[in-house]
Amino acid sequence: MLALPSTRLLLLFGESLPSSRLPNVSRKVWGQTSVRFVSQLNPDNGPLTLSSLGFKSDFEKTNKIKADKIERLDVPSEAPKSKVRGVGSNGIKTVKAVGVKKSLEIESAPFSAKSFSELGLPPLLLERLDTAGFTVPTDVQSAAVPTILKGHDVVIQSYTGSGKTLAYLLPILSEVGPLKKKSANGESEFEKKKEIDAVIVAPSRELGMQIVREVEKLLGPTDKKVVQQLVGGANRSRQEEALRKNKPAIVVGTPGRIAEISAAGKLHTHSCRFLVLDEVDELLSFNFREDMHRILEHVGRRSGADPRGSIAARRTIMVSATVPFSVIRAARSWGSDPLLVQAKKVMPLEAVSPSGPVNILKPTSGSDSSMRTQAALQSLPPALKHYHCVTKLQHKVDTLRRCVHALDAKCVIAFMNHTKQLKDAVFKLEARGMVAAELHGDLGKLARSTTLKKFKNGEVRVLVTNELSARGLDVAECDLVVNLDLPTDSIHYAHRAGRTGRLGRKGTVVTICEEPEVFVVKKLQKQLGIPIPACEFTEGKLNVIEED
Ligand SMILES: Nc1ncnc2c1ncn2[C@@H]1O[C@H](COP(=O)(O)OP(=O)(O)OP(=O)(O)O)[C@@H](O)[C@H]1O
Repeated sequence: MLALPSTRLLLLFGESLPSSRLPNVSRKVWGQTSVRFVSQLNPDNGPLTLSSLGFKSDFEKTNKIKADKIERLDVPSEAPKSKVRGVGSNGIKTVKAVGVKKSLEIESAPFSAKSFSELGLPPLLLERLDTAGFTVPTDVQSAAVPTILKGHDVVIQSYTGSGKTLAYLLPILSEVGPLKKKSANGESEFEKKKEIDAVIVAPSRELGMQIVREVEKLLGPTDKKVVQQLVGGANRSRQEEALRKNKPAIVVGTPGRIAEISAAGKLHTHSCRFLVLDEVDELLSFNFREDMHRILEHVGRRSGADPRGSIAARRTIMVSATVPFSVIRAARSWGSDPLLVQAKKVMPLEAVSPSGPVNILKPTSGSDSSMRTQAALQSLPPALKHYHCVTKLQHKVDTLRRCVHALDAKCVIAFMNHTKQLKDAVFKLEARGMVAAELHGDLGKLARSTTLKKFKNGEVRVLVTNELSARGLDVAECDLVVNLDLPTDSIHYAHRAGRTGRLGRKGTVVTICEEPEVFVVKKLQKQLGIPIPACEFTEGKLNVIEED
């Protein structure tokens, strides 16, 4: 536990400006900034630091190395395809043509700690991380892992593609399953038991399966059965049979299926030690209300609730790129003194007010919509480029095709709002010789996973989908996101946009809209604090239109 009362402390690691708002040049400066601790509410008390949490902070020591690294990573390995200045053929003043590189290099890696070994992880887990190719923790992992290992309930917020999944999986695998820390007598005492130790809830099957694969990657082939998927759409009796036979320590699933199996008495979670709610703001939505209620009541023992014999309280971990105040409020009631963990900042939830849930620099009026706007800030990767292109409704798909060619994009996700139009768009693209596929909830589980596999393999160039794919979907190669229909709000824009530019890679987001919809783009621009300039696709290039 903390030596100091957590509610009175605020810690800032390095620059407090949200990284997603920083242009390239500033990020370099940010990389070189020395560590800054700010005790906002009570300067007499020491700050909440990694060392106060019981871990050594090597941030200052590694600053030089880190700055060098960021410096190196910021240099593009290839010159931009073309740069044009002047007046376009139609009289519109164009300032720039943008090309996307074929191979996506990591342009601005969000790493801060030098190695995973600084985070207090067990040796076996460190080995597996190395084998899986994970060598340096991201900022949010550096902040979250020690905090969770110290026993805190947390809300983890950082931008899309910044590695939040490992940020919670690593502390879980440190304490649960075959990779966990050895006991005092040096024995690793993993034994199969009936009770589940960790429950991870995600709002979609695709995201659930993706998390399972991430856990399996670390467990390795021999221990794969330590994790069990409980996603909807899959055969329930087979899942129950696997639970009985394999006695997994970790289950990952969708709310409906977990609640169903739990209600049937086939999921033993009374002594569960970790409850993770991935995409927590989505899980709080009305659709999941009943299932989430069951899960929160039946998984482990809530800290602060009446003790049930000798059962230790569960740790509740809530995760999303967008954290509206409703999540903060819920987290306060579900956890005990939960902390808000961001890439370079750990602060008590008590210090978060409705007027500034995740961005202490920009207070808002506190209305519901402004809180949602606040939640969308800091959710976008810094390297993303955003544009909008005005066209007629009947030309949208053709504009998409020209956009893909202009940017030479290889792996494109196009978002639409209605299934019928989505199918039509796929048909039109295919008719024009572009390999496209549809992905939406009306498809069966097998069709969905086959399509996704083909998209990840590069067999499909354009995936036309709906909100189903907006959250969590991780396809590193995705270099372009296109909104063929407008997202409902800035939070939806942020999650859609976050399918590209994963882990510091380059990515472009183009919103194709009709003239009367431009005011919505302007609003998004304002709410997200990012420029979304107008562009057009002429002569095989993306040309930015200068505003008067
Ligand atoms: N330390 C690391 N080193 C290299 N790759 C990493 C590291 N941590 C995570 N990754 C990879 O980065 C990608 C993005 O991670 P992840 O899906 O966890 O992001 P996220 O923050 O949860 O995104 P979203 O908000 O969109 O769900 C994944 O492919 C993951 O395997």
